[in-house]
Parts: sequence; C-alpha cells; structure tokens
Amino acid sequence: MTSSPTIGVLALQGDVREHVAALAAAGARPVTVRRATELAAVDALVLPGGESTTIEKLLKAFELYVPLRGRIAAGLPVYGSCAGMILLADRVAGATADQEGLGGIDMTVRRNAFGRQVDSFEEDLAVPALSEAGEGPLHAVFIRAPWVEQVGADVEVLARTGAPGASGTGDGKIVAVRHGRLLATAFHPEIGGDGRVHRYFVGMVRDAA
Ligand SMILES: NC(=O)CC[C@H](N)C(=O)O
Repeated sequence: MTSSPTIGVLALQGDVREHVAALAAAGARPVTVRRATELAAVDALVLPGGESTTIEKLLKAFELYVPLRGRIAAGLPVYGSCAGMILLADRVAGATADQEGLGGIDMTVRRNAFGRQVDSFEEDLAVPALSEAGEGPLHAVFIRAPWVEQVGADVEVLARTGAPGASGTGDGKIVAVRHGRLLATAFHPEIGGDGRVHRYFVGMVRDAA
C-alpha cells in the first residue's frame, strides 16, 4: 500500500459523498463500496450514518455482511459514524429483535440515546487525542445519535460530551472511541467541516499497513 491508502465508503445509505470528500482531503484514495468485489479491494472502510437496522438489512441483501465480518475479524481498519458506530458495537441497547450488528468494539452502545428533545444538536468537543498542538475543540453534529454506555479495558475513549464551556448536554457521555483498528463516533464529522476524525482514521490505516 502506498501512503495514499484506498479507503472504501459503504454506499448503501447515508452521507457517502461527504465522507468521500473528507477522505480525499485527508490524503486517502476514496472509493464507494456496494459489492463484495469492491470490498475485497479496499485497505479500510467507512460506515456512514443512517439507520443501523436498515444498513444491516442492506448489507445482507447486497451479500456484504458475511465478507465484511470476515475482513473485520482479519484486522480491516473500519471507521463507523453514528449508525456505523452502532454496527461496530459488540452490544447494543435498544436493538431491534433481529439486529445482530457486525461487532468488533468491546462496548455497549445505546441507540437514539439523547432522546426526543435533542433529536439533533451540535456541541464543541474536546478531542486532544485527535488534535495537533493549538487546535481547539471539534464542532460535532449529532443526529438521533447513540452514546456509549460501557467500554472494555482495551477501548480508548477519544471524546465525551460536556467539555468545560460546552453548550450541549453537558453530562460526560462517551461519543468517540477506538479499539485497535476500529474507530467510532456518535457524531457526523463529515458534515461538521472539521477534518480531524478523517485525518486520524487515515493515520490509523497507514499505521496498519
Ligand atoms: N444519524 C444516525 O446514524 C442515526 C442512527 C440511528 N438512530 C440508528 O439507530 O441507526
């Protein structure tokens, strides 16, 4: 692999174009993924937000579910945003009866956790692990977002809501995590206009090569 890794964006639902643009800006070579042959050709994958139950049904319908589980088990770097975070969780609170997920991150995620009053909100998050010296908070957009209720010992917490001075919910919920080669955020950095999450993921992919 060159220093420009080929990173797929699962293109079944969600902000595909925005993730493609953010990955290109971060120095990767983005490609869309809808088929198993396309999945086989990528160095890493982004799972966009949307509706986790729908994306799972589409993964199965497009015969991507089994190969994707296999590649995750074999160490494929994957970044999941929002519904993508839910798909990567080993445990989901509020899952539908037939929702299996992909798993991989040792965490419990609660779907639609922030509740009705705050279906959507924006908040400035402190993200030191994703930042260079001098960079300020990350302006994060949450849309019917999950939060992380519990993480295993090997999971690194990268961001919580309620940083000092933040406007939003202010209660210290975990909203960004990394577990080995898997990265997940409850928010949508592809529409926040802040490139840090995608740059961090491209760095993870380069390190994994
Ligand atoms: N913006 C999102 O991805 C929302 C996730 C959605 N609430 C779900 O459960 O899948």
